[in-house]
Amino acid sequence: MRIHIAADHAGFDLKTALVSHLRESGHDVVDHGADTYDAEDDYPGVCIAAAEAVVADAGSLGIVIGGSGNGEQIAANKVRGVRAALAWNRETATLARQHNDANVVAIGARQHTTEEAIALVEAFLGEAFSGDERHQRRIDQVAEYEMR
Ligand SMILES: O=C(CO)[C@H](O)[C@H](O)COP(=O)(O)O
Repeated sequence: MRIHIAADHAGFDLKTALVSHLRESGHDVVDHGADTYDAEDDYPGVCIAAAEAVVADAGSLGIVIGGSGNGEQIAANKVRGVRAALAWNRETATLARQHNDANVVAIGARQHTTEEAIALVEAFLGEAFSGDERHQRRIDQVAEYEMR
């Protein structure tokens, strides 16, 4: 699977660990930055770049990482076609796929150990959208609003 990933300084080390881990697992990972650690950098640009890449690349998924993941999720969700979910435990990671068909997961690197965060990402990537009519109906309602 192709995965578009981005992080600011707060998520930089986790991004580095995830890129290695996901590539070793056979995924095609595209790193949208930050390219170097800069304690003063800003998350919107890299998160929006990763989110735009997900929309342009059918079947791909995205990962945006910051200290809390909140701003990263907010930035990604500004991109039309993105459904970004903040995953903070295994259930929110899997429900993001099952119920919301989320195509981007946001992770708060300061909220988890590296191992916990990797497990959240794996839970997200390993789950599929249920396809249940009620969930699709709700997703369509959000999409309809987004297009107005
Ligand atoms: O999580 C984030 C946004 O939601 C950022 O990573 C966080 O706000 C960065 O904080 P600081 O500049 O104090 O290191």
